[in-house]
Amino acid sequence: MAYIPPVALTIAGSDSGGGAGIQADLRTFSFHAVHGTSALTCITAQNTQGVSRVDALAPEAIIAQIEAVFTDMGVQALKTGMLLNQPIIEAVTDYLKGLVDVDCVIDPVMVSRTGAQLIDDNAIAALKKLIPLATVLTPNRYEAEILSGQSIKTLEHMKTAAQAIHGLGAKAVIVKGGGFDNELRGIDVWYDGTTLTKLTTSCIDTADTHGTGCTLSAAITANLALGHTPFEAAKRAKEYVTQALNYSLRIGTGQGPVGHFYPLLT
Ligand SMILES: Nc1ncnc2c1ncn2[C@@H]1O[C@H](COP(=O)(O)OP(=O)(O)O)[C@@H](O)[C@H]1O
Ligand SMILES: Cc1ncc(COP(=O)(O)OP(=O)(O)O)c(N)n1
Repeated sequence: MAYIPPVALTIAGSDSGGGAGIQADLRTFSFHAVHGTSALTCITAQNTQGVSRVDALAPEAIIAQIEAVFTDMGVQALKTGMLLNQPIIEAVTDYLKGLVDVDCVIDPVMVSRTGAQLIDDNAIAALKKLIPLATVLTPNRYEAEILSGQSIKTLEHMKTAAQAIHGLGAKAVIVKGGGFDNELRGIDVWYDGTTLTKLTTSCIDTADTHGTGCTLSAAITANLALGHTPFEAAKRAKEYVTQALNYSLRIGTGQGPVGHFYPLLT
């Protein structure tokens, strides 16, 4: 019997170490039984310790990949990850503006947990023009500081930052708390213009957190493709990343990746 699966697209970079980027996104889509498609933006030489080199693809090559997917398949939801530079961000923004009925999760990837800068300095202004297309925008603590122009040290700061960033035009914003080293680690703040609330799961005591941000945004995308509302998709994604962190993988000498297929890891 022919099965028609939901389809999701990730527009993101490659992580040679397999923990973040397009590799994490496609594993997350697969876990949710969503067919994963991809448009590669750049190639990072990366492992659990950091990023040693980045090579960008030409904007035309990226748009060709997106177009190949959209002209042939019905895509219910997409996410953007590492977009790297201004020409890539502008080309992707122009393409996404023309889409109808596709939920867009924008992960404004700028800095990795290992401290690697993942976007050119002059690309941040361009990224702000992509934000109004977001069904859900998922900045981490440091990205939220850049986008809101305020320092974030407390839960109250996370809330005011989420409200300020919502003003940039996203339908909903999640300020993620994984970058804290206190009880806020693992608490996220959701704001959609009406509801301001915490997304709380248990805090997992592990250093192997590589790829959590990519995994969360990909899981939101998969759940949107499955037909859930943005808030329900965010809650389910938060549960998923927490389980994957619970079974994170001790690989490499730095921060290992999360266990995307945790039910198999017993
Ligand atoms: N130690 C942890 N325990 C529970 N949840 C965590 C932990 N670290 C990160 N998370 C969750 O992982 C997701 C990604 O957040 P974060 O790590 O801040 O993003 P990024 O990888 O983009 O820096 C968020 O839902 C966050 O709450
Ligand atoms: C290719 C690539 N894309 C995105 C990231 C950032 O990943 P993230 O999930 O935010 O996790 P950390 O890198 O902070 O662990 C990346 N590193 N590489």
